[in-house]
Amino acid sequence: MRLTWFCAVWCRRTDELVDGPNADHLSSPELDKWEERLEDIFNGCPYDMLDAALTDTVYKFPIDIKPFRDMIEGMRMDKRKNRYQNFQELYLYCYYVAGTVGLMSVPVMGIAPESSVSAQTIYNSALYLGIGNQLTNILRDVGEDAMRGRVYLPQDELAQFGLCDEDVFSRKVSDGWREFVKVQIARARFYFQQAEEGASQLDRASRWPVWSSLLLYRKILDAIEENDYDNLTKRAYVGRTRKLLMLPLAYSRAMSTPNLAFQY
Ligand SMILES: CC(C)=CCC/C(C)=C/CC/C(C)=C/CC/C(C)=C/COP(=O)(O)OP(=O)(O)O
Repeated sequence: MRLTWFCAVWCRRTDELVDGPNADHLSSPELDKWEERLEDIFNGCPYDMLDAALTDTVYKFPIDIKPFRDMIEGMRMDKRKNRYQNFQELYLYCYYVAGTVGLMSVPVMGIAPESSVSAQTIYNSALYLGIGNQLTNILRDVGEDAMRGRVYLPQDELAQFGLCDEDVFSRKVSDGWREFVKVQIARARFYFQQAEEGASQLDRASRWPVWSSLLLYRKILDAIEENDYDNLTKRAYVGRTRKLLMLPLAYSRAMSTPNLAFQY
């Protein structure tokens, strides 16, 4: 059943809604229709098989509709906005399109019976993993997004480093750009760090994929560093071997008992 839920959420996100978190190809009426279907799903009236999988999951797990509504709101935001004045605005976007995925996941993944921290802490960690993932995605895709006229970076922070949109569009990796990217990487790492606490409190069966995603997304940040902060002309890439090598480490973190997990 966990699988069907993930099919519902992930297939939607990756195949129908987005190829990367943007809503370029969706019209506002389509998003409104999506929202109607979402309400129907939660009211037990699915429209198709995929909706039915989610209806079934909503019936079996204590899932709140709010993060689903908020995700659609993120798609609306992406349609009307392609600049973010400051991190507060960008954070809101990241919450809508990725933090929500974390919040949707916790009720299905489950919290370990032996967990000693509050549910609030675990939900916050899930939210932060989504934020960290999205910030990393943004940093990886700066060049591609610029080609679509989009800059998912805080404008005020660009300015602090003497940068503006033109620097992004001209794809010139200056020292100022490198310093700017270093700060953005540090911020993404901060959110991953915050996510660790909750990842170790999830139900044992759910921890490995979560730790894998935590470690894997961090490797994308490492890859940006290895490219000497050139995320304008190069796409940071983590090869299959590196991914596979990381799995045992993720497994060992996942299997350590919650309270011991903080000693890593
Ligand atoms: C840590 C705890 C307590 C729970 C885990 C909660 C979870 C599962 C959080 C993960 C949230 C998540 C995976 C958000 C999606 C973020 C994201 C940037 C997805 C990328 O989507 P695409 O843009 O389609 O990916 P690619 O561009 O890499 O193909």
